[in-house]
Amino acid sequence: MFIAWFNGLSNRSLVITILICMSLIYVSYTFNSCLLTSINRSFKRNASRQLLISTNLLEVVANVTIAPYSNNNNNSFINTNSLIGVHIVPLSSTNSTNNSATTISSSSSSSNNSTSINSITTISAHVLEAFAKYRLLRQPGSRPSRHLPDTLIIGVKKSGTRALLEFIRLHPDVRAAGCEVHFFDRHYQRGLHWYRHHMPYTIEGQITMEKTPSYFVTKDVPHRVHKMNASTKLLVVVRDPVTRAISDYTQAASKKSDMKHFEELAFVNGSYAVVDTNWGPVKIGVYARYLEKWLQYFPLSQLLFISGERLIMDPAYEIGRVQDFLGLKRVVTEKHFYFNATKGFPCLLKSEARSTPHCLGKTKGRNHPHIDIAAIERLREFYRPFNSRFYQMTGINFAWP
Ligand SMILES: Nc1ncnc2c1ncn2[C@@H]1O[C@H](COP(=O)(O)OS(=O)(=O)O)[C@@H](OP(=O)(O)O)[C@H]1O
Repeated sequence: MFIAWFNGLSNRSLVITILICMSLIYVSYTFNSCLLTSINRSFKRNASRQLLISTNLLEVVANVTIAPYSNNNNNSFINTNSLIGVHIVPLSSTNSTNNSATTISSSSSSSNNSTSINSITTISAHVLEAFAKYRLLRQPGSRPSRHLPDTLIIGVKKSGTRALLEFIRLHPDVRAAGCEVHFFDRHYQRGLHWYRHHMPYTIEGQITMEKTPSYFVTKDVPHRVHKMNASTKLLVVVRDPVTRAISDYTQAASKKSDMKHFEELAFVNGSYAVVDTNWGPVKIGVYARYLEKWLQYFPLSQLLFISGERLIMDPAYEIGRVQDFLGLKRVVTEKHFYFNATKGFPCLLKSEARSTPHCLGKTKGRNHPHIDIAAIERLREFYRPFNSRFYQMTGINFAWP
């Protein structure tokens, strides 16, 4: 019986001991796992906080560029409090932070109300570019705005004015109105405010340009341009007046199917004896006559004459002269051009609008109709004295036949 009692007692103790042990194990496990979870959470929180700070920093730097580097405490730390309320303005659609270019290391000691970053933050080249752009745009006077032109391509019609404009606007410091505005000859009554509205946006240091070839031959234009700005620089492309007249005629004929022949229009009474100086394509070629009017308002030094022939043969040379005249660095060079044998004209490797090689449109470089050689000779004879006068006035011998 004693043995039986003893057996029963030891069994009970054993059970109790086991139960106590199990309880202890359970309590210890629970405690440890809580401890582990807590440590883990705390670790994670710290890590994500760190990450959050770096991300915010990048976003703010990328978008606002206030450059919140605070050296107030002679420590290199970033005070995120100073960023609260900053309006984030996106500068660019892509905010990629790849292509790391520069590393900003901000190690540091922290201080009150400031978050110290003990990490290395990497900023991309793109972000730095946005920085520079923003700073530029924020500089007083550097906000893009429209200005009246400083330079005009005033003519001459059908001499290569479009080519000149397209070539010179490759320069980053030149901005031009895309189409002919015709302010001084057709829309003058609308006022300068209207004119300025047709100009492109520019920033400080950029030249505003416009080309309307009819300005050269319109009576009131020299006076009006002078009234707007007596320092306006004037570019004049000129071409052998005979080929210019044929080009002018070709353009008109392309719009009118029943146009008379060139020879019928250029001469009076069907013979080549009398040149019809009232016919527009002939009249415009008497350059000396129109130049006289311009020189009543502007000194010769404010005009630059560009050879339409050389603009085709050697565009880089003529564009070099134009850049010098406008006080621009020679940025547009022969590297920008190639000769397109099919078109028979120089074309652009790339431009502001397109990054692939391209030529001027179909209306530039048209095939001219055959003109009787006797008519051409007679016109050459007619222009010769006027050309000589023009060479004298400009001091340039254009060597037209
Ligand atoms: N690179 C290049 N490509 C094409 N055409 C060129 C070029 N350079 C000068 N030219 C000559 O420009 C002539 C047209 O002159 P404009 O642009 O002044 O014409 S317009 O007055 O604006 O209508 C145009 O006249 P046509 O040949 O009669 O069409 C061309 O001879």
